[in-house]
Amino acid sequence: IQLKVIKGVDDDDGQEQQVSTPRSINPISEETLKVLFQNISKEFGLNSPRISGRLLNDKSGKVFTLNTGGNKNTKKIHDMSTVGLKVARTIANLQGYQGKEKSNILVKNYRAPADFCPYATKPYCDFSYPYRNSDGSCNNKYYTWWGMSESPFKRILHPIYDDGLNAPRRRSIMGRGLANPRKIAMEIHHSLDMISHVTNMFPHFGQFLDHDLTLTALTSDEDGTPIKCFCHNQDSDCYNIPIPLEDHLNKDQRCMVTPRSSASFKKFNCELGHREQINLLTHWLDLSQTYGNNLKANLELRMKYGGLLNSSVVRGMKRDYLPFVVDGSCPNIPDGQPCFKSGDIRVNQNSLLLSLQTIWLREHNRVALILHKINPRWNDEKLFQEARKIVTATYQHIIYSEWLPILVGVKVAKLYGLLPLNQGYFNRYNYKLFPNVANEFSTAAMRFGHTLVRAAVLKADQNYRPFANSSFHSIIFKPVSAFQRGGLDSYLRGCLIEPSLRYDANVVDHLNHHLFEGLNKESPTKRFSLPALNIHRGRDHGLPGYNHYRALCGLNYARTIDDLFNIPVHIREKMKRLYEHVNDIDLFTGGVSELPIEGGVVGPTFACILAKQFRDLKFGDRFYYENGHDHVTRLSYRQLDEIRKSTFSRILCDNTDIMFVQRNAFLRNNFQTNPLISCHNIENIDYNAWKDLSY
Ligand code: HEM
Repeated sequence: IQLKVIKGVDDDDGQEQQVSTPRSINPISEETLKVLFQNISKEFGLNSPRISGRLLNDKSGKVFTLNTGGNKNTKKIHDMSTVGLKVARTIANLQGYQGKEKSNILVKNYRAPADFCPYATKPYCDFSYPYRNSDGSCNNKYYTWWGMSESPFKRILHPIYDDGLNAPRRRSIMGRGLANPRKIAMEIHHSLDMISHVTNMFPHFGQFLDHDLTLTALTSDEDGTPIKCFCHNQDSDCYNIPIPLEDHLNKDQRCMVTPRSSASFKKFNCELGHREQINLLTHWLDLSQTYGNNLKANLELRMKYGGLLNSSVVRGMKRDYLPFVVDGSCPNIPDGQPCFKSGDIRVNQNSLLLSLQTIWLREHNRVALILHKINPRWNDEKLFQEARKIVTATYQHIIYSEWLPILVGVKVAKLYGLLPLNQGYFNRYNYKLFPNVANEFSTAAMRFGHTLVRAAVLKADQNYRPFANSSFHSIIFKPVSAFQRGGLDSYLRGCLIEPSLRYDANVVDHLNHHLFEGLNKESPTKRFSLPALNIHRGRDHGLPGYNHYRALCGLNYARTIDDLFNIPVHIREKMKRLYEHVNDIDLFTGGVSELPIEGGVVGPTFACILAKQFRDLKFGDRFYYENGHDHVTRLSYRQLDEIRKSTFSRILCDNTDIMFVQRNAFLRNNFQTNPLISCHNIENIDYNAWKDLSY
């Protein structure tokens, strides 16, 4: 299979371009457009208590939801964008277009008037500031909002919504309804535990990394909690998964309630067009899961002394933990038990993720302390920002040198220019590259990790002797596990010796049949199905079918399901029973059903989507650690050489009591190619390269 380097529809397309005169026969004047916005927003009730506060929703009780929802700002973006979508539909109808993609193209030439554009103000920037902004803004000097938190995702392919603009993809291209996502999850994504060549650290680092990049806002109330959906309600922002008849495990519920993802205009200039979704996080690889996604969050996480991040000291424990918090972000923890805080709200979701979040906090504080010793005259701000810059550079180096070549294979990594250089600066920074995370990445490809997660996780002692095997369910939202027998180190050691499950369509029962079971007795949903959610979310976002991406990536454009030569026959047979047409196959399902690419973990279609995203995040990031383009922000030659020594095994050695580890922590240890070695033999960074000679 020969993959090709792909471009997306949102790449290089003049993001801030002036809107040209509509090409339609009867263009709508600005005056008429304004009146349309005014009338429709009145009709919709924008700013009225009903819409703003959703008084129709019952607010009693705390209901456990999938993620945090959104906030006041995403609620405003959602409401205004919903008006924008209604105006777009009206214009398309006025011009006689009922069709799908056509509506999208037609309305592209109109913009929401300033009063109706939630993104009207662009970030103010000071380009002499040498560090990243916490909210990701001002990275690109021309398009200052690019990569900013609470901004829209981009698209690799134009979406296919049922009405061309907004309605979830519910229909087969043959006209009838698509198969129920839960049914597909039961038939194609049932469990089958086959192990892979990577360690369990590989997918869990992937989840940690994802929490730097994506958190899709859900439709929320003013207070940021997702709107309450019930199986019977008609709210157009509730898009529930009905339980199919044959689902005997879920006889006690009628549906899995799922608010739609929050709506947004697709660009900051509020040009009309399809419904886009909002990323609550900065789109960059900037360790925002540790440092927060805006200045306020960042300041709350900082100790404001010595450049340190807040941490908690626990009696009897040698090392720091994340700060404790009592804010209800851990569902159902008994009184008195701690719950942890970090830059990403999902930190407590499982004990492996919590372990990784903890060691990156420790790494920051470790580096800040070293810098303080080397540069005693630096103040808190300087120490904090320099430590953040170093730790983020280390993290990016680990991703591009160790993790990605395993994920997509060295060949694809080379094709997409992902591998770091051995020396010197990278000089291919491209300010025209729109770096934002692609919807296809967050809603399908990066979810590949769901198929690698094991049903149980091993705990191992100092000598890597396993001493417990906890079911995955028992480590979900169990922050107290940080202090129980062997603590976080034992989970990390377990991850280093156990292989993950293989990349295939199979997902373990805990995620497929029992996700978040028993976490909230008041919720109308007793349990979720993660693969069903992935499929459903893809339809909510109007992701085109898998076949379109396959073709884009250089595979064959299949005419029938039998043409999908790199999907095992037994899965194709199931697909034939579930999907009427090959173009109906959902991107998540098609992607994870592919056989892995040579030398990589994932199949070729996901390899291509993932590689493209990491390419955009490298070539489009002014602060990418190897970038020599910017004299204000770049590392010195000597510092860069030091950062290039970073490995994930070194991070583990420095921030846990692990004494020996395989050289590449993402691959299983092997006497010849990846031997276990003492931490003493793993190269260290010499931080004297940061000695400030100006004092
Ligand atoms: C360890 C167990 C895991 C659990 C319980 C879990 C659970 C979830 C849930 C509930 C969602 C939201 C689904 C939705 O409503 O659309 C989600 C989204 C996601 N997950 Fe996982 N996940 C796990 C592991 C992973 C791993 C290992 C990866 C990647 C290597 C991953 C990548 C993602 C991504 C990219 C999203 C979309 C995030 C967003 O944009 O909101 N997850 N996961």
